[in-house]
Amino acid sequence: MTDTAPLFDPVDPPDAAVARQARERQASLTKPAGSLGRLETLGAWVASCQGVCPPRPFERARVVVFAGDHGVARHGVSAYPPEVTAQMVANIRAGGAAVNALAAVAGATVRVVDMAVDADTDDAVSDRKVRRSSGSIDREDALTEDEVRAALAAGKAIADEEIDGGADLLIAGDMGIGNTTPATVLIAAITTTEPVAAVGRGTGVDDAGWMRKTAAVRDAMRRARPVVKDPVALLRTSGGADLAAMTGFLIQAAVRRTPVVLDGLVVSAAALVAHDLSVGASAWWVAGHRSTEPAHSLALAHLRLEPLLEMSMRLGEGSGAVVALPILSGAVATLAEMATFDDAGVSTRDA
Ligand SMILES: Cc1cc2ncn([C@H]3O[C@H](COP(=O)(O)O)[C@@H](O)[C@H]3O)c2cc1C
Ligand SMILES: O=C(O)c1cccnc1
Repeated sequence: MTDTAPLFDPVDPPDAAVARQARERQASLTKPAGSLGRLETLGAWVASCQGVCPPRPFERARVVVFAGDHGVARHGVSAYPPEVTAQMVANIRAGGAAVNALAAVAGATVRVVDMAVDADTDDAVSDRKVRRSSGSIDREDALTEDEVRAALAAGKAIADEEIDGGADLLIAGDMGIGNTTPATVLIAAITTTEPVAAVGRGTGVDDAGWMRKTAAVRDAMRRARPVVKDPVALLRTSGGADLAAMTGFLIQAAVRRTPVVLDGLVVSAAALVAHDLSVGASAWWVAGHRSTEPAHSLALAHLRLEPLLEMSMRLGEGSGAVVALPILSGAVATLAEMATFDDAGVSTRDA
């Protein structure tokens, strides 16, 4: 096994006593018991993450889009050419992507971190530059072990920066042409699933593209199988700098007691690896939505997470998580702001 002990501190669970307090408070609010359904569980979860009941409204929900280039994208596994990654990074920075429009509605702000280049803006930290493009995982390793460690550390540092900057809810997003291929490999390898049952259409590959992609996933899984129990080695053979950075980001959010809304296939692949690397981290995550990608459902089942939404989305960028964010804000608002039966002078139920 690769030694990862020094990289991340241990994760504590959300505060169970506060969760209990939240459930008691739910029972005192002016509504039939249990009538807000999952909003009640979600509100209690946020309170237990914040360690306070009533919970506070989110003041700085932050989306960090991790961008990276994937060598396998040169081999016909995507419907779009690899240069779209850098073009979309510029588009997200300019505010023109789906995630920008959706984040504005949800009251979140968006940062994009390109793992492949020295960023030209406020993320211009040269140690974030891990690698221009990952290796083509069907025939070579995605990264070296040092690059995996550098990317994990970069994701960790980005989570720290965001939380130190006041972020009280984090969302990871992805941008990288070809990235549904490594994401599918990671999930299928960890859940021991046949490629045909895991591979989806990504950006919309045609039947011939799906067959090329499935063959690439099969070949990559053959290379991944011997290291499936070793998360760092698995990111080396089958990941990418963006996926490894997301993994570090998701773990560090949990270490820093900050709730996370997971997005679709790509972020959930990183979450599966993070789950193997850090005991208890998944208690700090909620699943925003179920993407149409079959491997996403495999990942959610493995993590035992029930998504908040099914909108037939298959975009990435953090978009599905951002669409789910107002549900979480609603869970907080009802728990924090509703009157109690006593305060409002409303009669409680008959015995
Ligand atoms: C214009 C455009 C915007 C996107 N935003 C997210 N993705 C998503 O699609 C890509 C993954 O699918 P595949 O593995 O099939 O390439 C990633 O870039 C992902 O972020 C996009 C893709 C495109 C083309
Ligand atoms: O579910 C996702 O994250 C996804 C699906 C298709 C393309 N990119 C991302």
